[in-house]
Amino acid sequence: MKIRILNKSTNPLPEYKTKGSAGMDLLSNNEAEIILKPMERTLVPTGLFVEIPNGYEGQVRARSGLSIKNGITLVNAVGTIDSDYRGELKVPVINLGHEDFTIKRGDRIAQLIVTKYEQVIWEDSDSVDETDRGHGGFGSTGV
Ligand SMILES: O=c1ccn([C@H]2C[C@H](O)[C@@H](COP(=O)(O)OP(=O)(O)OP(=O)(O)O)O2)c(=O)[nH]1
Ligand SMILES: [Mg+2]
Repeated sequence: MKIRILNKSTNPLPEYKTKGSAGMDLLSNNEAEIILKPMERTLVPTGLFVEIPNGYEGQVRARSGLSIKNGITLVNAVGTIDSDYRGELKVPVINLGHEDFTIKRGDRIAQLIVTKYEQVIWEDSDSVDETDRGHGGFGSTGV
């Protein structure tokens, strides 16, 4: 998969850290330090441009360590990177913690998962088939 990296010296090729890792860490590429106050949000640049193959998507997800230690998570919950997107990968982060959080170039701010997906073809219909669950949802099976 093709990738263009703006700052290879501080932000090398994203890598799977272990044999079984699903995600590769995304490093921030902001020139100036970002200080994110509690409940503030910002768009963190990564300096990465990718060519995701047809039939695959990128998912930008939070890092669990940052979320629990610092309250840093993604404003959009999970970012969707379309295979035809050619802009810079960016990470919309929010500080849900109680302390200021500093983001410096090269910090591991989120992770990228590249995975397969299917596009569906709609069949416009007056009804949908019946199942045991039917309309039950939102806790219908108990707590
Ligand atoms: O966390 C994210 C989410 C999205 N994107 C880029 C890649 C994606 O392909 C594009 C559009 O994302 P999305 O469809 O989620 O945003 P939108 O608000 O619907 O924008 P658009 O109208 O451009 O589709 O923005 C990122 O860089 N980071
Ligand atoms: Mg969109």
